[in-house]
Amino acid sequence: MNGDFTLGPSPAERLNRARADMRMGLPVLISDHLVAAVETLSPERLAALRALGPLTLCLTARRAGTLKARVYDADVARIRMPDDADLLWLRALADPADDLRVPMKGPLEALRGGDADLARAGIRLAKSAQLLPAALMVAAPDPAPDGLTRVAAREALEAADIPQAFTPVSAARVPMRAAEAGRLHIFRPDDGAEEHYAIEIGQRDRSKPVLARLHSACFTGDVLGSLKCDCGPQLDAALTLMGHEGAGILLYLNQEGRGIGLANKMRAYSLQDQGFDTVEANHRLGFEDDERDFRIGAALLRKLGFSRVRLLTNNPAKVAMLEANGIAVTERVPLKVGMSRHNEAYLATKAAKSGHIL
Ligand SMILES: Nc1nc2c(ncn2[C@@H]2O[C@H](COP(=O)(O)OP(=O)(O)OP(=O)(O)O)[C@@H](O)[C@H]2O)c(=O)[nH]1
Ligand SMILES: [Zn+2]
Repeated sequence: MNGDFTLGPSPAERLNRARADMRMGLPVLISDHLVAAVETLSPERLAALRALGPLTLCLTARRAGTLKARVYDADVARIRMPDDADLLWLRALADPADDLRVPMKGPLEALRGGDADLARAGIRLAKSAQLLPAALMVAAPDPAPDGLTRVAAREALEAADIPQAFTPVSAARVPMRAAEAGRLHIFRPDDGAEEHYAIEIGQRDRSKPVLARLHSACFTGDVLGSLKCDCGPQLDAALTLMGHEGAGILLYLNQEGRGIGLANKMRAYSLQDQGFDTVEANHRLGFEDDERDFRIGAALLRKLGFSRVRLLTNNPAKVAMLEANGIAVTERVPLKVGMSRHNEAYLATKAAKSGHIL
């Protein structure tokens, strides 16, 4: 820990506070601007922000593309909020739920020039709070209001580039149907974000690469047995294979919905019911196809003392990511289970658009 922050919050801790504030609907101070997430903004707070000056709505270029708004800053768009626009206007721009029913949301006046990093940082924070990636921004008065969390735009943007450090918190034996010799380890990131789990099976044999799986949380597939994806059967099959082999390591990464969170994943599912595929649905919401931080898996494997793995996956991006982060993947072991008529199109889209091997 940096000595300057022995008692007060470090930049990483302030960022985590800012995420929590955004989820509550509180604006945060990013450099010299007040920024609030559209999804959680109340009418009262909107009125208070409006009293401070002209308001700017920050969206991702993905969302702006669907709305046919001009994008002057590559990945983000800044849109002037008209004086007569209300919370419903903001929400309709942030949330694609009613796009098909109300296709024309304009005219939208896109802003150019000035510092786009503020908008970028606001969106980054909203995403990391697993909210819709849309933020409302206004220049802060001087002096800035008391009690708000303050972060620098640069800190919010650079946070994504800093690999997280994890502390092992606790571990215990958990005998499972698939393998009686199971042990569950809990890891907590030092910046207070989501915990991740490792399920270790059997006795380690360090002479050969371990059978490993990086599993991303899927409440619908893992717990409910949803037929829309193949996650549940993949989880069961991975543990069963490790049980048969007598050894293995399964990381259960809390990156629900490829990192967009369960609420946004259900928004994506609604869009899929309107006819969009899994990738298009993410884009219409303003996300990339995959928002997961793949470095976490490598960091946890290293922490557990594994440096060579035989990776159970159909996703070559996972292999490349582990290799790039210092874990040798000696073999890719395909994991093709759980296909059904409900997920046929989903799996075909992942093969066509996300590089998965069918
Ligand atoms: N955003 C979004 N996430 C989804 C959808 N369906 C499943 N997921 C999430 O996708 C993640 C699983 O990712 P997959 O792409 O199936 O698998 P992978 O982990 O990349 O690759 P494999 O190792 O081959 O399974 C989980 O976090 C699921 O919650 C969807 O339609 N939209
Ligand atoms: Zn799933």
